[in-house]
Amino acid sequence: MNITKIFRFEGAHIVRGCSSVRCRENIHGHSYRVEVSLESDRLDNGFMVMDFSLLSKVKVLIDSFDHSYSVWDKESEEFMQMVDTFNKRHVTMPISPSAEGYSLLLFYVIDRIIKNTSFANNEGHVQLFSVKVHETETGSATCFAKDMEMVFFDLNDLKFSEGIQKEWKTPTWWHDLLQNKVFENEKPI
Ligand SMILES: Nc1nc2c(c(=O)[nH]1)N=C([C@H](O)[C@H](O)COP(=O)(O)OP(=O)(O)OP(=O)(O)O)CN2
Repeated sequence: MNITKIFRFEGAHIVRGCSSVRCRENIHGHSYRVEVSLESDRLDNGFMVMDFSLLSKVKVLIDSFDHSYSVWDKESEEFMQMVDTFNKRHVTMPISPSAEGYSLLLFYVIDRIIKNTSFANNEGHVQLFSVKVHETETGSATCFAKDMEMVFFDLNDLKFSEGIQKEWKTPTWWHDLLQNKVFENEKPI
C-alpha cells in the first residue's frame, strides 16, 4: 500500500542550460508542491503505513528550501559570491534545480531519512516509493528509486546556508543524518 504526504515551499532558481531562455538566464521563483509517497507491506498498530507525523524531518528538509535561493554548485564563483552576500537563505545543490533535479535530490535525502528512522509501532518494511515535484500547476517531475542511477552525489554535496541552519529547531538534525545516526521514535502508550 502507498501513502502520500504533500509539502510546499516557495523557492527561487535559475536553470542553466535548459531550452527556455527566460528560465536559463533569469532568477525566478515557483510555488513548489512536493508529493512524497511511501510504501509498505504491512499496516502498523494504527492501521497506517506509517503515521504522517513521523515525517517531521522531511518537513524540516523541505522547509529549508522555503524562501530560499537554490544555487547549482557549477555556477561561477562570482555568481555564488553574489548569492551568498545578498541572500541569507540559500541552498547549494550538486544538481541543477530543475523540477527533475529537485525530485532526484529530495528522493536521495528523504530515502536516507526514512532508512535512518526507527519505527516503534509495528510498522512493516516502510520505504520511499516516489518524490514528485510540481514546479507549476501544469509541470512536474517524479523520481523513483531506479532514477537514482542517472546521478551521482552524496549528502555532503548539499549545503544549507547559515541563515537556513539558524532557523532549524533541532540544529543537529542534518549533522546527525550525515553521521548516519538513527532518528528514534517513541513507542505509543
Ligand atoms: N522538464 C522541465 N522543463 C522545464 C522546467 C523544468 O524544471 N523541467 N522548468 C522550467 C522553468 O523553471 C519555468 O519557469 C517553468 O516553465 P513552464 O512550465 O513552461 O511554465 P509556464 O508558466 O510558462 O507554463 P505555461 O503552462 O505555458 O503557462 C521550464 N521548463
